[in-house]
Amino acid sequence: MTVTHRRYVPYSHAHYAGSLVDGAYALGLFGDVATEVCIRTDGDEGLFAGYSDVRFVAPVRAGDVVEVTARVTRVGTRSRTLELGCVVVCRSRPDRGESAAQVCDPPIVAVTATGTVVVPPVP
Ligand SMILES: C[C@H](N)CC(=O)SCCNC(=O)CCNC(=O)[C@H](O)C(C)(C)COP(=O)(O)OP(=O)(O)OC[C@H]1O[C@@H](n2cnc3c(N)ncnc32)[C@H](O)[C@@H]1OP(=O)(O)O
Repeated sequence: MTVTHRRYVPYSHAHYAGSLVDGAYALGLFGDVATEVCIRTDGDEGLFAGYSDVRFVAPVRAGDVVEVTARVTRVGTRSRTLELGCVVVCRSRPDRGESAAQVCDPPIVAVTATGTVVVPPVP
């Protein structure tokens, strides 16, 4: 089971020099995509129990279009382990003009993680 979300990163989320967004932004997106995984697999939004690994490989910037993916790699009794990824698929080109932007081909791997969600027991 794999779920993918796409999101434009608004300029209101720029937090650091170079219009970088904070690392927690990607974790929020992981929570949303993991929620859809839980809905599809277990009919419940589930709860994030923890991350065993998070890597910030490249910056995410305001003006990016990001694709966030969650793939179920292990199914326990109530826990489900997810492989998570956030890649940048479009990026602004301010050097070419205020609103110029381009498709990133190939996409830029920005954040990877392994996480565990927990769903309620089957009644
Ligand atoms: C995806 C969400 N919709 C979006 C979010 O981000 S939710 C926001 C952040 N998360 C929370 O606020 C959750 C707060 N935590 C809790 O409510 C609880 O700790 C929990 C529900 C996550 C777990 O509590 P509990 O039900 O008492 O757990 P257990 O009975 O001990 O274990 C059940 C299974 O879960 C595995 N597990 C528990 N904790 C962890 C952990 N930190 N890391 C990895 N796995 C964990 C445990 O091994 C059990 O697995 P199996 O059922 O045997 O497969």
